[in-house]
Amino acid sequence: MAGVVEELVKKAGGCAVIDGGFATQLEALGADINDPLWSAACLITKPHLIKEVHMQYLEAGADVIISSSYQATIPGFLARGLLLEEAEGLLRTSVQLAREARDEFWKSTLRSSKPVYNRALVAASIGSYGAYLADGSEYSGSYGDDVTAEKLKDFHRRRLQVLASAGPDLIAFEAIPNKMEAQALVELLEEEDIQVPSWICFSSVDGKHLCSGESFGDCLQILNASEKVAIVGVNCTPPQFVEGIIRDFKKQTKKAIAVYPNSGEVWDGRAKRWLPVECFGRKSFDVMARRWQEAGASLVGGCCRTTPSTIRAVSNALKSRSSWVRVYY
Ligand code: MET
Ligand SMILES: [Zn+2]
Repeated sequence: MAGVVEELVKKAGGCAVIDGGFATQLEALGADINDPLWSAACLITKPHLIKEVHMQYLEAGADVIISSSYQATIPGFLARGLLLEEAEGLLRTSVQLAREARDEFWKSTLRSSKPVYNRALVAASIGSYGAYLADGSEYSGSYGDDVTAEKLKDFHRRRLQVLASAGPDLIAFEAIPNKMEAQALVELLEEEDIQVPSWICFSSVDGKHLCSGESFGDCLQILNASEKVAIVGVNCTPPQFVEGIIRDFKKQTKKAIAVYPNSGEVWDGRAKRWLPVECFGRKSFDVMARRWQEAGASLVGGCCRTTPSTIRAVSNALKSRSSWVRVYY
């Protein structure tokens, strides 16, 4: 594990807390994210809301906050009519907003008499090629025959360079749906000699494979071979699969494991609405978080449809067993 992560996990009592659904909370604060750029549209229109969401997750106990760049891409911004310099500037802004929130929050907690927080880390988010396409391939992993690893590297290259140079503590590749993209990212990290430690998290719809149907084991072998990858895991995956996935990963990697599942609700693309959780209530996220830690996760948080209250519950569940004071509201 990279030094900075190891230190944070230790300080957090064995399991650090990642924030929750970013786009979800942005929408809850009134942002319109029905946009090809999704939550990244707010980098143009409502940057103050982005900072507010980061603050809310920090207050809830997040030890790692993830920037608003998941669906922020240079071609996406250019298609919106922005210039290249403006597009790159917005990518840097996404990291800057998270750093500002972290620094301001940390300063304010230092002033309080009972320090109950860690100084959080900022992870620069990078979504998959499928997230940019916004055509459903984000959750199928099917990019078609004309997409090669080289094409994926070229798609990711400049954004990775710009985000890495903006001063994040980590790079977070999120919801990677297939093996070719995992391979492309590992090669790109080496080619560009990125010094910021990375995590690569996959998405899964069945708990046994990536969204593409490929095996976790084959992908983990690729990630295991790279020193640039500090953390591996899954995100935006139904929570009921996570414990099994951690146990499976544990057998196949020595890297730290991060899990930040969605709420278990399912997005109905045609009806454009979330279908309710079938087999468990949202309340149990904190109970599950303990089991995920016991199964071997070093970082636990939430993805789509989880909120600051989910993360507060997770933080209290994980930290109450160490010497932590609970965060009350
Ligand atoms: C589709 S997964 C989205 C991940 C992103 N960090 C978010 O929470 O909005
Ligand atoms: Zn998600």
